[in-house]
This record gives sequence, C-alpha cells and structure tokens, in this order.
Amino acid sequence: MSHRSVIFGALAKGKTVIHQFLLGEDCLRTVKAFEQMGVRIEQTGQTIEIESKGAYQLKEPLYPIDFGNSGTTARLMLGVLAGQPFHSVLVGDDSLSKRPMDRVTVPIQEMGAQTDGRLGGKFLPMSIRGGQLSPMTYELPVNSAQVKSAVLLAGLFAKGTTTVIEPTATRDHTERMIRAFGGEISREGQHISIQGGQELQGTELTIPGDISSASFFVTGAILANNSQLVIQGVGLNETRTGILDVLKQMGAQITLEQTESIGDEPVGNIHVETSSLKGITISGDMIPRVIDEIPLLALAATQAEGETIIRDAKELRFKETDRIEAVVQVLSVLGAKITALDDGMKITGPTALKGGQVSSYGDHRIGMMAAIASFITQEEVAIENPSCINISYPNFFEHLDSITK
Ligand SMILES: O=C(O)C1=C[C@@H](OP(=O)(O)O)[C@@H](O)[C@H](O)C1
Ligand SMILES: C=C(OP(=O)(O)O)C(=O)O
Repeated sequence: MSHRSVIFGALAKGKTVIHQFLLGEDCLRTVKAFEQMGVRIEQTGQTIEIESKGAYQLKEPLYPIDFGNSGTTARLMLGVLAGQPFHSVLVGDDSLSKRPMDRVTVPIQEMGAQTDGRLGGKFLPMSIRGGQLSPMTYELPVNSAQVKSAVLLAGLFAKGTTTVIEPTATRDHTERMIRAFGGEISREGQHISIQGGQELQGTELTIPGDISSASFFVTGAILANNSQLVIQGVGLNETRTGILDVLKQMGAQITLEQTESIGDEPVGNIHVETSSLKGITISGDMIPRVIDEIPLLALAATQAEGETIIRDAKELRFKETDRIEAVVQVLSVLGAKITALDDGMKITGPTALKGGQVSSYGDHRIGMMAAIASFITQEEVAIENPSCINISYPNFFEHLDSITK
C-alpha cells in the first residue's frame, strides 16, 4: 500500500503526508520516479511528505525511470504515464525485465497510449507516450490487482467513464485510496467504474502494517514449539486476509482483534500460537486473497497432516521469480515432500525438515520463507542473496531476532 499512497499523493493537488511502519525499496522507487517528474517529496524517517501541483503538472523525465524489482510500481506507473502528454522510458532489474507488461500495455494502448518495448513490446525496457485517453470497459483476462489498478489510474485521465470488470475479487487498496484522496469510484458487483478528469486532493494518512509481511511471523509462530505472538497494527482488509482464513482452516489457533479503521482500511491485532495443522485444498477465488503468501502456505503444509493441494495459482510463475519452481526447490532441499503442478503444488506432510543451503532466487518472499523455515529445521538454513528481502521488508531480520529472543 505504501507505493500506492506515494502515487496518489503525487497525483493529488496540495500536500500529502504519509506515515508508515515499513518503507521498502519498492516504495522508494516510486518516490524517485515522481521526483524525476518534478514532484517535491521529502522523507524523514518513516514519514513521506509530498507537495504536488497535481496530476496534470508532471514533467517529462529526462532519464529512464528505474523500477528495480517492483512489478506493482512499474505496472501502476504505466497507468499513470498513459495519461501524460510526454515520453518516458521504464527500466527494471533482470527479474522485472522478464515479467510480462503486455497485460497492462494492451488495455492502455486501447485507451490511446503508445508503448513499445523489448520482444515485441511486451517487456521492459519500455517507452510510453501518453496523452488524451478514451475511456474503456475492460474485463480482466488475469486476476490481477496490478492490472485493475493500472487501468483505473489511466481511467482518471480519460474523458468519460472507465469500467474494469473483475471476475474474481482482487485486493482493493487502489479503490479505497482513490476515496481517501477525495476521488469517486463505484463498484456494482464485478464492475468498478471511475470518472475521468477528477482532481484528487492531498491528505494525511497512516499505512497499516502489511499483512503479507506479518504473515511470515504468523506462520513462524504456528510452526515453532511453545510460541505465542501478538502482532499489532496490521491491515485486515478482507481482500488480504485469506492467509489467516486458510491457516485457520488448516487448524491454526489465530484470533483477530479489530482495533480501529485507518481511513477506509480495518486495522487490528493478530494473536497466534503453536498449532497442529492438517492438509487442505486451496484454489479458485481464494487464490488472489493469498497470492503472495503461497510460499508460506507451502511451508506450513510440510508440517500439516495429510495432503495440501494448491491449484489455480499459475500467476505465481510470473512473480519476481517462478514461485512454483522456487518454492518446490527450496523446500525439497530442506527435505519436504513437494511436487510442482502446472498451476500450483502438492505437499504431503508432516515431514521433519533438515537444514541446508538454499537460494532466495533474488525474491524477497522466497528468502523470508526460507528464514522462517529455519524455525523448525534440524540444522541451519543458509540463504544465498538475502539482501533482496529489503525490497519489501528492510528490518525483517531485526524483527525476527526480536521475536525469537
Ligand atoms: O496490487 C498489488 O499491490 C499487488 C498485487 C498482486 O499482484 P497481481 O494482482 O498482479 O497478482 C501481488 O502479487 C503483488 O505483490 C502486489
Ligand atoms: C511486491 C511484490 O511483488 P511485485 O514485484 O509484483 O510488486 C510481492 O511479491 O510482494
């Protein structure tokens, strides 16, 4: 959510102040992107202050914008740049340069943006020249909040109403944030509509703790012996709490205490303790609600009684790395009984895990999953290239130390 708040703060007129708990590299990439377009942004500790003249006053960037490893930032920014009457170039790291961008360029081209990129226009490095956009109705061909958000962002610049049809609900932070910045967006069933030409207004907001980051410790506490943990101030938006629902279905002792709402987002404390798990099937509409937590669910499944089957999750193959292959490789090295399926994986448990040397595959979520696995392995787990964890969770090891002491 933090990169989204920077995007909306930069598009909104006036001053925006964002307070947050985690400041990942992906958020800082978004800050740099807008600085290159003339927006004044100051960061003091965990607070970001943005002073913007609004969405129509951005300047043409002189140099390529580097999105590093962040697919969300690159894709959402394609939606923003589609509405800008200038040329920009987008680049990323090795992983991002291999992730499909046509899922966003197809709809924004139809709205009127011109894009080109490597390998027939599908990959970064990519150039985009935006301008006057026409609205469209777009049915998402993949369950992706990133694509939904990019089309809605482009829709802010189109003349008329843009509608995204979402067959399966995906995270709705973009929609909630548009409202937090004074914009209007409506939802009727699977149709989400936005009127172009709205001017967003700067605001002050606090970003709740990220449930995907909290999930590492939730899973660790369930698997470790004799543990009890309370994680405070976590965002409990129901498009994101699938991990808690699935773990509970597997038998985990988790209770939630909603303490407040920050803006439109419910926030609360998660209480969790050591639990015995059983295998289940995870598929269908649940998948978008757990998409980033599937590596952790696979780890949990190695300790669950019986078979866990994860299906309908082919999107995992298009993340920072092919997360189906990466999870299967890492957990196999540690001794799990796990096999890859075309659109998921199958895990049989419980299996005692041994230690070993595993790769993070340059993927923050794989690196953190391996670190949590070490809670239950007989020997040490050595993780190659752990620095990728800074992408979403720079103080992960500090927090890990503090809860394991
Ligand atoms: O919109 C977002 O912030 C994200 C949406 C998800 O991607 P998709 O919706 O494309 O699957 C998720 O995997 C990604 O880490 C962040
Ligand atoms: C931030 C993530 O992904 P992306 O690179 O798609 O933004 C993620 O996997 O949590």
